[in-house]
Amino acid sequence: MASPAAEAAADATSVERTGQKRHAVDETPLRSEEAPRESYRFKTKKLKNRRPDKSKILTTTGRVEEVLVQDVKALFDKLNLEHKETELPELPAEIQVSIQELSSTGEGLGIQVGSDSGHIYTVPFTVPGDTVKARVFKHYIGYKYSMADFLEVTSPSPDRDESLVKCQYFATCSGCQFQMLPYSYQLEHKKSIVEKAYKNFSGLRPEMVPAVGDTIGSPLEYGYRTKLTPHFDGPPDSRRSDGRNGIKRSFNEVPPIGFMKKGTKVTIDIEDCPIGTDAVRNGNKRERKRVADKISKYHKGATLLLRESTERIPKADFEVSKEDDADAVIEDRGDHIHRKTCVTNPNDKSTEYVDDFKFVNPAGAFFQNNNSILPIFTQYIREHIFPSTPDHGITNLIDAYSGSGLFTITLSSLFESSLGVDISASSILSANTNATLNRLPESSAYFIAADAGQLFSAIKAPPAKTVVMIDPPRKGCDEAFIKQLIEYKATRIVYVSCNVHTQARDIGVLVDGFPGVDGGFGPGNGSYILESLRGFDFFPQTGHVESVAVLQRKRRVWNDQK
Ligand SMILES: C[S@@+](CC[C@H](N)C(=O)[O-])C[C@H]1O[C@@H](n2cnc3c(N)ncnc32)[C@H](O)[C@@H]1O
Repeated sequence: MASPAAEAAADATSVERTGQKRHAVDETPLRSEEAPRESYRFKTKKLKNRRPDKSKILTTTGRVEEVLVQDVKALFDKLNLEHKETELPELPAEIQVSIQELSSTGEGLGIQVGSDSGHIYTVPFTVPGDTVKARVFKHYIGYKYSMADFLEVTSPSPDRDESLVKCQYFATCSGCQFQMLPYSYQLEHKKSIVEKAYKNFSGLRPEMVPAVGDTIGSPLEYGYRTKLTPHFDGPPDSRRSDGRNGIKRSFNEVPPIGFMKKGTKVTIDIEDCPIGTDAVRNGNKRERKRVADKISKYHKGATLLLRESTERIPKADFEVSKEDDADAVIEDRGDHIHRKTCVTNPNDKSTEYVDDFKFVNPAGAFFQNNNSILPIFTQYIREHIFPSTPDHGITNLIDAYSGSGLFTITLSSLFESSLGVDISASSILSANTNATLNRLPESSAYFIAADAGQLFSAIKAPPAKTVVMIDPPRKGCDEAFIKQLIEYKATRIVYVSCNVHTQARDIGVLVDGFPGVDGGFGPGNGSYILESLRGFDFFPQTGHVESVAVLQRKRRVWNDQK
């Protein structure tokens, strides 16, 4: 789920207005029911480098505040606004906002009705075309925008459809942003996120970026999340009394167990979350009851794990046992049954099927969270892993950032040899188990625990016959990795990302080049062409998009792939 800690922006020049008095520092008074907001500070210097500074190579961080500032600037230019900071309302202020755009961070961006301040307001849970009442809580005068809480819709956009909302906590909980939007609208918006990411963060000339493909949707728009992690905070004062001073605080009542209230660090009680799978939702009920029954034993806050696990049983062998766990969800899958349960101990195993591939991992370990889209997603990768020319000669796969082997294993049959690499030794342990479960001998799928940045010096596979898959964490690749990847000269690269902004940054370097390597840095000087780009919606109802970029090494120039 999107962390509310990443939901907002700030800068060192932010100014609070209380009457005519200005403060050079953030002195937002706490709202009575809330803990302090996140410290939204970030380095002004970085923001001033709006175009990636290629002398530093990878400057974009991909954080929400960086992304938001670009969207605000674009809207400011589009509306041809003239900024008048003297016209800004005193805080806190309830104002009417006319929403103009949806930002890549999921908030609506709008202007105050009846004001000519030329200032932009970010309001969550809104749609372009809405007019809403919002409470402004923070000005970022230097960036010409302010943040506001959503209060109510005054006049709805024709695109808003409240009948689509399936969760009673929507517009309070920080998890989902788009339940009021038709799914086709969400997918279109996610395509625009990919487009804007490459415009704002790749540094590439527009002609170097192919038309972004339509976003591939999730077969399940609700009930798709195979993992949720609700939490509860400790008893009042528990932070100051961790037991070391002999005082153990206890709960007087069951605390709220759930997710953060949007824009705050306050946990709200969430009885049920409809984006979870049925097994996960059953697990949530059971865990909430377990915590409530044993609340006297807790002295601190905790995070609960809810991870779906699937048992595949041939239909002929399946018989509902009288003692069967009432929480189990039974799905008819043709010649077999899927019996789905919820695992709550992070060290217990959870099993997942992607088509007929089987993956067994510790329940607390990373695995993609939307099983329904994985067959489509892995098929797309299979269809794009090779160039369209039949004589490509590619026989080897390197799956950097392999985790427990999702791509190595689902692609392995296409290659003579596949190598998965991950920095986490426990993921590699699982990857080896998964290779065995899928009957892949070491000669066809091999895994090593290593830092991807150190990988290529040890690789023997001939680069002209090798495709490299990349699926790094949100922060993207680091410079050591990108430099080595370029020097290695793999013939093709498929880059999967859960943060399209850092992906755009990294691909900008693969296409425009790395200073001092090969043809050096300059527009189009790099050794790769960005062949295709497309978003996948792993997280319907939220502002997130996963993207897949495919790069092909240029045939010309280096003459070095022998
Ligand atoms: C987004 S996950 C992708 C995992 C896998 N591709 C999947 O889909 O299940 C990113 C993975 O990168 C790994 N990782 C992070 N930093 C790394 C590094 N420097 N070198 C190698 N792997 C790294 C993490 O352990 C994690 O498994």
